Amino acid sequence: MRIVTVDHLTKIYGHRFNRIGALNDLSFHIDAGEFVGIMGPSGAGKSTLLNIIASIDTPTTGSVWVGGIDLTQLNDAALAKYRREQVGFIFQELNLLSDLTVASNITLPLTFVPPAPSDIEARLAHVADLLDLTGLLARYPTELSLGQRQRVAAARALITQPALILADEPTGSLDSMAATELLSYLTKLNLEEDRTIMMVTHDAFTASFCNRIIFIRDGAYFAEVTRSGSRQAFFDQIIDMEATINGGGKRRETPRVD
Ligand SMILES: Nc1ncnc2c1ncn2[C@@H]1O[C@H](COP(=O)(O)OP(=O)(O)OP(=O)(O)O)[C@@H](O)[C@H]1O
Repeated sequence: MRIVTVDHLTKIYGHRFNRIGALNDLSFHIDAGEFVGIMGPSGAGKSTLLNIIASIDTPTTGSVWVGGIDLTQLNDAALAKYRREQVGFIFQELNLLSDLTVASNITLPLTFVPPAPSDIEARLAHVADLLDLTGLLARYPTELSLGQRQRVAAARALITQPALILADEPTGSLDSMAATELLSYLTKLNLEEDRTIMMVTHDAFTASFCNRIIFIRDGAYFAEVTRSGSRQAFFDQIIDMEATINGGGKRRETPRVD
């Protein structure tokens, strides 16, 4: 089942004499259950794309369908409902509220969904268990490590049981151990909870946890690679494609992913 369709998407910022083309006739789709990475050089349009799918930004032309809904046709109220119920966001800016406990931070999105679901406690227990946060629920964000805070942000993104999770550089500020841990949890969400994940990343190691990578350059579709064997082999494919997209030659040596 198709969950995201990006159809001839174009985004131009600025005015007549200062036009910046961020997306240029970009089309692709994502099926339910995929874990897709979006990669490309700096300025390629990755964040613009994610922001449009998140409905934080709007395209100049083209359309985005999520779960059978054309976002470009929704009014403000419908878009707000879409953001609350259909998508979960894991962005680098965590936006955890320091005055609330971990438990309250995680369940906060449910207070915006009237009527509040009757199974809040069960949902909380489930996502806390999934992300290994059960022992931390009574703490406050300042009492956690960055990796733990990032997992709280992931739990908050999941509590509304969204069909689609959007992640923008979710491991960007983490050290490699915490990054690997978070990526393992995202993989678990994808495989065991059947969540569709779309993740923007610069980092080939992070991307190697996905099952498909779409590369964009200058706002347009460039190529994609799909995982078929080991994560190491997929990582090698990603590094090769990065070399190609950056116009360079082949890599000289293969770093290990583990
Ligand atoms: N609000 C804006 N106003 C004008 N130009 C913008 C705006 N947002 C992004 N751009 C431009 O659009 C292009 C795409 O930006 P975007 O942030 O989507 O790229 P990116 O691939 O996410 O880059 P990076 O990897 O460096 O984060 C860039 O040239 C950028 O300068």
